[in-house]
Amino acid sequence: MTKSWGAVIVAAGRGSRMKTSESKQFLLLQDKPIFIHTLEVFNRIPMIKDIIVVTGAPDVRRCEEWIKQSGLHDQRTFVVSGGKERQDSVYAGLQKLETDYVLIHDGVRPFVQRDHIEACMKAAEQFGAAVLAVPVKDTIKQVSTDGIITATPDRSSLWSIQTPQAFRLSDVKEAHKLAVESGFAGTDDAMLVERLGRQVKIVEGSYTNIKITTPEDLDYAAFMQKGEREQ
Ligand SMILES: Nc1ccn([C@@H]2O[C@H](COP(=O)(O)OP(=O)(O)OP(=O)(O)O)[C@@H](O)[C@H]2O)c(=O)n1
Ligand SMILES: C[C@](O)(CO)[C@H](O)COP(=O)(O)O
Repeated sequence: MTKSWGAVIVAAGRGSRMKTSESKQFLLLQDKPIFIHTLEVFNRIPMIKDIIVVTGAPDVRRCEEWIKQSGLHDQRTFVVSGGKERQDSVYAGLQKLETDYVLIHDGVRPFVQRDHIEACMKAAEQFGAAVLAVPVKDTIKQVSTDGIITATPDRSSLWSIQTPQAFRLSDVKEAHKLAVESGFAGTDDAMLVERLGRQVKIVEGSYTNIKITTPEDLDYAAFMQKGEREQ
């Protein structure tokens, strides 16, 4: 039987590292807010039945308006309000879904590729959970608080983790509930599922799937967007 899929796109952050007055997910890239570019990629995948966009409570109306203007307004896209931390926003989005599986994605990763999302979906159906990632290219050091190197982990086993992250909905909801109950804060959703003792499969993605975080990422994003337009 075919499994049903939903997606949670989180776009409720403040973007403090971007240092702009507008929240970074709403900054324009080629006349469209960044989160709309992200949403467009997910919208091209018919297997995804429901898409939940999570944003700050004061931004719900304008997000709905942008979605309408972009022609993405259909029966499967809903906007809900998020929470203080990314984890709270994901949790809020998960409550709105009733599908078998879910993809969780950062609204500020607009360059994710459709084939990589689909590869994650396939791996999650096989392994229960899967995340997009790339092998680290730099040598990574562990450093003490006074700036002295304390260890050099073996690079061959290190991956830089991205989104989407795909899970059985029941597993990730259980993992988030447990995190809330135990006051655990993770930096991604896989961490919470790992705490349940479940295995999470790595799916190799692309270095271009950047999370737009700091001002230089915006220059790179504009460059990438121009390249896509000219293709
Ligand atoms: N309370 C929050 C915090 C973050 N996010 C979302 O999680 C994604 C990744 O987070 P990050 O890049 O850290 O975004 P911000 O928290 O906005 O950035 P900063 O840490 O620089 O303030 C973004 O799409 C962001 O909108 C969210 O939905 N709710
Ligand atoms: C989930 C994530 O995008 C995986 O790389 C990342 O951990 C989010 O981190 P941030 O603390 O919100 O920047």
